[in-house]
Amino acid sequence: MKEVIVINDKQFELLIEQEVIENEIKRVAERINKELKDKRPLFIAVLNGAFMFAGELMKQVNILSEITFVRLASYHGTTSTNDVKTVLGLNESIKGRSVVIVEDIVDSGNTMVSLLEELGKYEPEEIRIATLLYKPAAMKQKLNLDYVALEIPNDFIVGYGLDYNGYGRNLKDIYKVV
Ligand SMILES: O=P(O)(O)OC[C@H]1O[C@H](OP(=O)(O)OP(=O)(O)O)[C@H](O)[C@@H]1O
Ligand code: HPA
Repeated sequence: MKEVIVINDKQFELLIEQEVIENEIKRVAERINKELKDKRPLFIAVLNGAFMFAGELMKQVNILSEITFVRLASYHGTTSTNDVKTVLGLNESIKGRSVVIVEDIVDSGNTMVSLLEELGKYEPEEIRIATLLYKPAAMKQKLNLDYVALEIPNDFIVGYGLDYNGYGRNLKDIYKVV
């Protein structure tokens, strides 16, 4: 029987194990190492959800690069909304730079579209997207996702940085709602 965990009113079952997740992150990092070798990229990780992905990714990135963390808020409970807020905490200048957005998940794509719009205002040379998870069936936007570690079905998930009402971010595997 599959392991089931309970967070508040919901039950979750194992979807993807840590080993699989981290192999896919390694694969993404290897591509970044090749493709951005001489670009001195600035990774911009989006808190809170991306903290675990960003940590693992950066252990595997071996090119000269920087990382910074920003915050936005847009998602409550288990449904996506369009109410994306502004980018907080970006102190670095990104003008003329190669930027890689580091996200835990692209679900409807609404957050990513707002983020691209916001960051685009500061005239970076290029913006690439690295996301741990992508739900193709939930996508409402046209987006070019440069680096996707894992494609997942359209289920609500927790773990590896992702939460249900604030809980579950610390789980080392990814779980889906039952
Ligand atoms: O593609 P979308 O439907 O827009 O959903 C994706 C966004 O939702 C989550 O953020 P959330 O606002 O939950 O913040 P968190 O990272 O602090 O959990 C996630 O980290 C993405 O930023
Ligand atoms: O499936 C999800 N789980 C947790 N947070 C999320 N933010 C967007 N989609 C999700």
